[in-house]
Amino acid sequence: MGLVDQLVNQPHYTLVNQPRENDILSHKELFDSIPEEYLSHKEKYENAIRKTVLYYRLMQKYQNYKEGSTILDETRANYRNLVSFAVFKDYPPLMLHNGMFIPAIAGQGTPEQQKHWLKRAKNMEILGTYAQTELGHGTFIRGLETTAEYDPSTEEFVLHSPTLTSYKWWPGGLGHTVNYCVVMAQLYIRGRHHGMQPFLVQLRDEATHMPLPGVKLGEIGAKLGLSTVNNGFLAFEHHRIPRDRMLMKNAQVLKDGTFVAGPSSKLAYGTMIYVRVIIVNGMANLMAKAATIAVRYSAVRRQSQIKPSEPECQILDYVTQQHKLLICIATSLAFSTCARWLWDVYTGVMGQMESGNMDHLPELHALACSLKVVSTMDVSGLVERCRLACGGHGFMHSSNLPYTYGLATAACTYEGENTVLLLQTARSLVKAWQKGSKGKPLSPTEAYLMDKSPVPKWENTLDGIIAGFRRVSAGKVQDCVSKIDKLVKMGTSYEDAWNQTSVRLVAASEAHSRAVILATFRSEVSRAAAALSPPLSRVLHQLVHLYCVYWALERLGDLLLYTSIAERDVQELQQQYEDLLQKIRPNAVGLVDAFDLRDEILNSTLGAYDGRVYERLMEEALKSPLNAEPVNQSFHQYLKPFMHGKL
Ligand SMILES: CC/C=C\C/C=C\C/C=C\CCCC(=O)SCCNC(=O)CCNC(=O)[C@H](O)C(C)(C)COP(=O)(O)OP(=O)(O)OC[C@H]1O[C@@H](n2cnc3c(N)ncnc32)[C@H](O)[C@@H]1OP(=O)(O)O
Ligand SMILES: Cc1cc2nc3c(=O)[nH]c(=O)nc-3n(C[C@H](O)[C@H](O)[C@H](O)COP(=O)(O)OP(=O)(O)OC[C@H]3O[C@@H](n4cnc5c(N)ncnc54)[C@H](O)[C@@H]3O)c2cc1C
Repeated sequence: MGLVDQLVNQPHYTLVNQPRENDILSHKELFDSIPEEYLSHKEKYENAIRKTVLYYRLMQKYQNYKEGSTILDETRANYRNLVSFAVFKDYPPLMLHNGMFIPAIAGQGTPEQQKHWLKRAKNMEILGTYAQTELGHGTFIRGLETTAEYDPSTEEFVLHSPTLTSYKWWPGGLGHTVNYCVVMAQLYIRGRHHGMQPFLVQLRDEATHMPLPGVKLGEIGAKLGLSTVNNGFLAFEHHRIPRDRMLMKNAQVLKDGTFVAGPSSKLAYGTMIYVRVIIVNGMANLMAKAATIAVRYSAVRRQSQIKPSEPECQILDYVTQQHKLLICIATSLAFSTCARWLWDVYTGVMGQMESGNMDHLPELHALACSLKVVSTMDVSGLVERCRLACGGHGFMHSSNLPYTYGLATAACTYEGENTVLLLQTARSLVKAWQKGSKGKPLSPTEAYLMDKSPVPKWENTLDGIIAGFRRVSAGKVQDCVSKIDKLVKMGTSYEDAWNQTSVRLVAASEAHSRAVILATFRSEVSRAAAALSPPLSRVLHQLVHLYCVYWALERLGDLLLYTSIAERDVQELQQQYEDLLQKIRPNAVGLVDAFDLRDEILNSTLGAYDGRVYERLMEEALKSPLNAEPVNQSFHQYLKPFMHGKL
């Protein structure tokens, strides 16, 4: 869905809070009578499953979400994720079924495997997840210990978990929900290792749901958030599966045990790239949700006076509040724009790879890593900022900001821990630098690294800021390369030199990501704005401007080091920023309304369209089970004897 749709006219929804007949959200049975935070761990899970079943049936009905629909359709996935916010405050137990199980089969399976398994998975006759991480290894997947040994005599793979640390640990839905999963395991044939490969494994009996013999399963326990995702553990005891259960689109094992390597061993990592790309859009959605809640609340909430003679003002009129929140609106738009752009890059590269051209895979990998990191890092920080901006009421679960923070911060770790992914992008940048220094051409998003022109005079314009960020990134990459070279010349191994430079490498990688995001946001909005009314186009440009100036001010130290920015420019930038806050303030509520998130999706006492914040807070408070009786039994059992000195 494009930026224009995001802002003015999403086809899936009527405008804010006008419920439709025959709308999935008109099904009241999808909603909780007791807020889920009051349920026990077990009740939360059981309730989530009850809603899941209903929810997916309704999705099939309203979206024709069945065989024939494509899971890799970004718009459809976006719609599903948004609607699911109304039903699940945390993510649903089948999140991984759609998010990774189906994409793994689609990306790793042969046409025959896809025909058979995708049909069953999309019809939800089987439910699955993606089991890669183990108790002992998440990041370093070459260190995974689960083995899949091929037995040519029976044409089977024998899956085995040799140690405690080899237990699969974390997969969503694995605990008690799914009956199949894609397992990433080390392939061995006649004692020879052939790398990590994907296997489609049945875990539970399709009729009784009992774990199959040789399969140990359970749930990993309570977590900071995502409490209904049912993350689980899994171990195999010499569990046999037929040969055709290895997903063999890339590498293959023939009946006689011959291993046929794929075009690149990294193709087995393909599902991770897909999810990293999708996450950027997911973060834009979470940001839109938190910004809507906090901005609407800030328009309702009145606290203190700006001038003693005046009534208490809307807290949104405090410039400090605008500073906290307007960047959140801009950030959601920046990431939805970049997500759309990244999706186009992704589908383009996938298309090229179908015809055997792998040239752009490294650039896609570097981009997916860096955008996943910056979107999750910024959004988790800004969601927390929205929560704090709502004062005490933001601390309530009923505001839905704590849950939203849990969803955002989890993404800093899953699908590749953020530091680790920044180091992947850094690896690409250092290689690009070395390549460019030898006069070789670079990929489009890294080509600016080789700009050897003298540092130009600083300009306080969008072009100037974007050029400045590129200078920062190039300068930091150059520093890293110099430090590594120096250490290596002194006799340090390349790997140790890399580790000793890694704080700088992470910073260089982040700077590069920021340069890409600023440039993409700016150019994509300019492109889209041509089709918009002048007032809408003006507001959008103000948001782009705000975003660029905000990040310039956040990264002043870097700009001072690597560009010609001077004190006077900084003062002017600060003034530009404050002027933009003032200009955008009157449109703040309109802008979050344009995210078009219905009340059910916001699921928040503070963010509802009608602004009845206090009434909703009281209504929700009264749902607390403690309010069901005027005197709790603990008074008689403990407090009374305690106060009378009898306890
Ligand atoms: C908001 C949410 C919305 C939607 C999401 C929906 C559902 C999902 C939600 C949550 C589920 C979360 C599920 C998970 O977490 S699944 C587990 C994910 N695990 C990871 O991401 C592990 C992270 N680790 C790695 O990716 C790798 O191990 C590594 C860090 C990249 C290192 O691998 P290694 O084999 O050791 O590689 P290197 O030696 O460092 O590099 C070798 C070479 O390969 C290149 N490379 C690495 N990865 C890829 C890739 N994916 N594709 C292409 N190329 C890759 C790397 O750049 C290097 O290249 P050189 O040319 O430099 O040699
Ligand atoms: C909510 C949630 C859901 C998840 N769902 C799934 C799922 O469905 N399926 C699945 O398979 N997995 C899943 N995971 C696992 C997830 O992918 C891993 O947790 C993640 O990849 C990080 O790995 P780790 O936990 O081993 O962290 P570690 O790698 O142990 O990281 C710990 C610290 O070590 C640092 N570190 C590690 N390696 C390096 C390095 N090379 N250089 C510098 N620093 C390093 C990290 O930066 C970090 O600070 C999930 C995790 C979470 C939190």
